[in-house]
Amino acid sequence: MVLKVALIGSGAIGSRVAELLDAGAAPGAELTGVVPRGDTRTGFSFEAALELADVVVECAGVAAVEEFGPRLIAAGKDLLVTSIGALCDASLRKALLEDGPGRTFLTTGALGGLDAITAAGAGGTISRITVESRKLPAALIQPWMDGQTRADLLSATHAVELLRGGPSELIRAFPKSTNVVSALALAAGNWDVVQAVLIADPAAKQTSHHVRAETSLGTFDIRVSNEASPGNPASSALVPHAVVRGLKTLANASGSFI
Ligand SMILES: NC(=O)C1=CN([C@@H]2O[C@H](COP(=O)(O)OP(=O)(O)OC[C@H]3O[C@@H](n4cnc5c(N)ncnc54)[C@H](OP(=O)(O)O)[C@@H]3O)[C@@H](O)[C@H]2O)C=CC1
Ligand SMILES: O=C([O-])CC(=O)C(=O)O
Repeated sequence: MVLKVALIGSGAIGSRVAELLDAGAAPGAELTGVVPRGDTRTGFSFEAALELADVVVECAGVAAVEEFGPRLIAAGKDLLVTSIGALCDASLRKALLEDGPGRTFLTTGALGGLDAITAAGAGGTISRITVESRKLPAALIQPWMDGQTRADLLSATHAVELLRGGPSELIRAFPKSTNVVSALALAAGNWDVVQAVLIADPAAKQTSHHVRAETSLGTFDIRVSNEASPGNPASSALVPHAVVRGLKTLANASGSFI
C-alpha cells in the first residue's frame, strides 16, 4: 500500500521534501499535494489533504501546527511535525500526542542523538540537558527586534549570546530557529531538564548544535555542524532529509533504524 503524503509549507524544507519524494527518495511514499497558504479555492487545499492523505507533513511554522494539527489528529490522520516548538503549549501537546485517533510524529530535524536520549529517558533518569546553538547573525534577525538591535547584530564582530532559557522562552523569541530545544524536551519526556543558549556568531560557517545530556544510563555529548539550507539560512540543510527518512520508515520500515 502506498503512503499518501501531503505537505503544509513549501519553503526551504517543504520544497526540498517535495523534490525528494518526487524523485522516489522514500520508496512506498508518494506526494499527494502541497497545501498553499491562504486562498485554497483552486487546486489542492487543507480539506483535500484531510480527505486524500495518510500523513500530513507540517513544514510551515509553529502557527501552522496550532492551526491544522488538532483537526488532522481528530480526523484520524497522521501528522509529521517539523515546528516542534509548537508542542511547548500543553493543551496543543495533549491534542496532538494523546487525544487521537491520528498519530503525531516528530522529525529528528537538525539534530542527531534524539534516539539515545529517548531511550535513556524511558529506561533511566535524565538529570540535565544543555544545548548551545550557533547561527549566523543574519539568520537570527526577528520581527520584534528594533532597528538598533538589528544593526548591532548584523555588525557584530564577535559571538553574541542572544538568549538563555528553557524551550518555551526560546521558541517564543526565535520560533523558526529553536525547535531543536523542544525536540530535546520531548525526547527526554521532561520539559524542565533542558536549558538552551542561542548564540549569533559572525564566524559560524555552519549552524551548530552542541547537546550534552546527563542521564543515569550515560552521558551523551552530541555535536552537529550543519550546512545551512540553500533556501533559508535559518534552517539546516539536513532537515528535509530527516523528514524523508521518517516518511520512508513510515512507508516501509524494513532496514530502518527505529
Ligand atoms: N525540527 C527542526 O530541527 C527544525 C524545524 N524547523 C521548522 O520548520 C519550519 C519551516 O522551515 P523552512 O522551510 O526553512 O521555512 P521557510 O520560511 O523557508 O518556509 C515556510 C513556508 O511555509 C509557508 N507557510 C507558513 N504558514 C503557512 C500556512 N498556514 N499554510 C501554508 N503554508 C504556510 C510559508 O509561506 P509564506 O512564505 O507565505 O509565509 C513558507 O513558504 C520553520 O519555521 C521551523 O519552525 C526548521 C528547522 C529545523
Ligand atoms: O535548522 C536548525 O539548525 C535548527 C532550527 O532552525 C530549529 O531548531 O528551529
